[in-house]
Amino acid sequence: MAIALRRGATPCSLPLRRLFSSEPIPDRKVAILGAAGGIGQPLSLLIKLIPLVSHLSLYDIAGTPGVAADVSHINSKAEVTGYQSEEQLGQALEGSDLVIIPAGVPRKPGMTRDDLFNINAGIVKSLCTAIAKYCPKALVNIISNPVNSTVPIAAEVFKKAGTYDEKRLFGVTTLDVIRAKTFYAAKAKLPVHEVNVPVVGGHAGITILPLFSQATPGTNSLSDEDVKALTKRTQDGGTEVVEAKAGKGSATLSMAYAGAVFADACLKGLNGVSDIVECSFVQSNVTELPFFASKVRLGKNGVEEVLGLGSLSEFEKQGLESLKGELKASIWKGMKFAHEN
Ligand SMILES: NC(=O)c1ccc[n+]([C@@H]2O[C@H](COP(=O)([O-])OP(=O)(O)OC[C@H]3O[C@@H](n4cnc5c(N)ncnc54)[C@H](O)[C@@H]3O)[C@@H](O)[C@H]2O)c1
Ligand SMILES: O=C(O)C[C@H](O)C(=O)O
Repeated sequence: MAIALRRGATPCSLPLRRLFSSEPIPDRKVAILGAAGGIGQPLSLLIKLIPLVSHLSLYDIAGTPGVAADVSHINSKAEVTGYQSEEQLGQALEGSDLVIIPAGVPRKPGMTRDDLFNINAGIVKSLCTAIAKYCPKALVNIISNPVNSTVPIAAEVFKKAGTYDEKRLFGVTTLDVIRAKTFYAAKAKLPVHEVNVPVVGGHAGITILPLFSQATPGTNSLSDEDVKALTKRTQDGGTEVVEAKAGKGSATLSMAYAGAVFADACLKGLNGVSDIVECSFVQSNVTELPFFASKVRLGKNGVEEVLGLGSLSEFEKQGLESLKGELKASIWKGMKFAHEN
């Protein structure tokens, strides 16, 4: 069984290509930490459907056995194992090629992502400490908010443990790209599956900077006001869902889809498929900030190349300057936490 995650990038395209190559498809273990949560459950389902995954390891502090039993009945390739207690975390992680972290509390109406810092910073720190011990070579995809701080926390934890490799650590910003594509396609009346929009910066409010001037296919049908409105809607997309859920959490289904798209891209890169490019929040020299989201070429070691910003409109140049202060503060807050705790 195959799931089409994106046009032109169906997971079944790789096995077909491999049919004509002498190289076998490698076994890949993917671990999901926070697997029984609002994101974790649909993400576990979608990752189970990716034919590149041979072992799906599900970990949560509560509710894992039910999710693991349920997902394991799906007749796709990946073997499923579930782990619940902290003593089993090592087993959950050992041998993982890719670890995805959606563990942590979500927002309620009126909260910012930074309001989650006090709880989620400690969760990410302890999970990354275990990753450094049990699967230091794994690619790590961080979903837990505030991503602008949790990724720097992870980097500092790995540095302290002596396992840091900047090529292997990713903040998942794919949902911003997915939203930008959806909103742009609707406004410009373009087929959504043909649309691409890079989103750079970070993953909170004005730090999310969609580059509609680089959207493909291009269009002449959008006014400056339209672009401003599309930018604002993309930046506020998470809040739109939080408010619609009215106290029952934040985006889970669209996030699970985004997480699966990004995980699939990481696995393809690991397997040596060429020209896999996604936006992600990574260690970066693109600006003066130590972490920044931009297009990244994925390869056998994770990040193969962090791509530059390309040419920006005046509006985007202003957006870039405006986001730097907040993004810098969030990055430093994460680093400071990791040093002091
Ligand atoms: N990066 C993004 O674009 C994006 C999008 C949506 C949500 N998020 C973030 O993802 C996180 C999770 O959201 P959700 O809606 O799934 O929340 P949720 O509360 O439904 O699920 C979180 C899960 O994490 C588990 N958990 C808590 N501490 C843990 C630990 N130490 N080890 C393992 N598991 C642990 C909980 O038991 C729970 O099952 C939130 O921080 C949210 O803000 C990020
Ligand atoms: O908005 C949130 O709190 C969750 C997530 O970051 C999102 O963008 O949907």
